[in-house]
Amino acid sequence: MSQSPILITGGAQRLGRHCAERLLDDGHPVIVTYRRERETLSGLRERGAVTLAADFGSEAGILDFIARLRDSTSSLRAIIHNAGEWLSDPEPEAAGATFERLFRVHMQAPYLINLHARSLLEACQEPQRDIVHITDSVVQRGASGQSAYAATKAGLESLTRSFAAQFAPTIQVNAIAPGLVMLNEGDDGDGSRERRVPGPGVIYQTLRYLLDNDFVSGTVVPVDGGRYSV
Ligand SMILES: NC(=O)C1=CN([C@@H]2O[C@H](COP(=O)(O)OP(=O)(O)OC[C@H]3O[C@@H](n4cnc5c(N)ncnc54)[C@H](OP(=O)(O)O)[C@@H]3O)[C@@H](O)[C@H]2O)C=CC1
Ligand SMILES: Nc1nc2c(c(=O)[nH]1)N=C([C@H](O)[C@@H](O)CO)CN2
Repeated sequence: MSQSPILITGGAQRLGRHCAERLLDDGHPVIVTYRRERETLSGLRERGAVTLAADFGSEAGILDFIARLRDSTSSLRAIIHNAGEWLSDPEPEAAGATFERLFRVHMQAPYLINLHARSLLEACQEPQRDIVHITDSVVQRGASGQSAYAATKAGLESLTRSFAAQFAPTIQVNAIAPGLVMLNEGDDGDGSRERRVPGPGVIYQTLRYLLDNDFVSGTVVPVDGGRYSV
């Protein structure tokens, strides 16, 4: 039986790319989305990954991607909503545009893709189908200066629970809530020495656990070293 592909949004770099490479290592067909062409995509294509351009900055962009996704596959084993932006709250004059931008990528895109691609997951002939939302451990405590980011990630966390109930029992829906796992260029974390920044492997370990367990749905798994979840 041929395997259905796993879709990862924002798979051209960092966490998404790491998970895409690891899923290919584990023998899964993979579809990744990207906004701009780059060298890493060539490497993924050489390994057989399908790459689809997608800009979730507008409803039209999301729906355009969904149409091309449905043209590219007749089923899906899983959808990993990894795409996201880490934006600080700007000056009030620009705050509306920032909030809308984060709402689109963190909430509207997962919402519309899940609803429109449900039939692709249902068409999967494998015993398990999964949706995984990548949220953020910051949801538990809020984020001074990144309130729009935290609020839209909280919305994605809520969508996890709603879709888990709505899609049961044929599709499992869970979230992974990372703490700081990969630094950005020029970002030294909070400067404290004891704060370990583990890299993307801890996220793939958690994704692997969810994909391999057919009795887990509606959960949010914090991956933050216990920093904010205990
Ligand atoms: N890094 C960390 O320590 C943490 C990460 N997370 C979450 O984990 C996920 C991955 O993190 P990380 O790898 O650092 O993320 P990145 O900042 O590298 O962004 C991931 C991808 O999201 C895509 N993306 C962003 N906005 C849009 C959009 N409007 N439409 C389509 N694609 C978009 C980008 O695609 P492209 O590059 O092609 O433009 C990018 O490659 C994110 O959701 C993030 O919020 C949560 C907590 C901590
Ligand atoms: N889309 C992104 N989301 C987040 C990032 C990132 O780099 N891209 N980084 C974090 C870190 O936890 C933050 O502390 C700064 O690196 C949160 N979300």
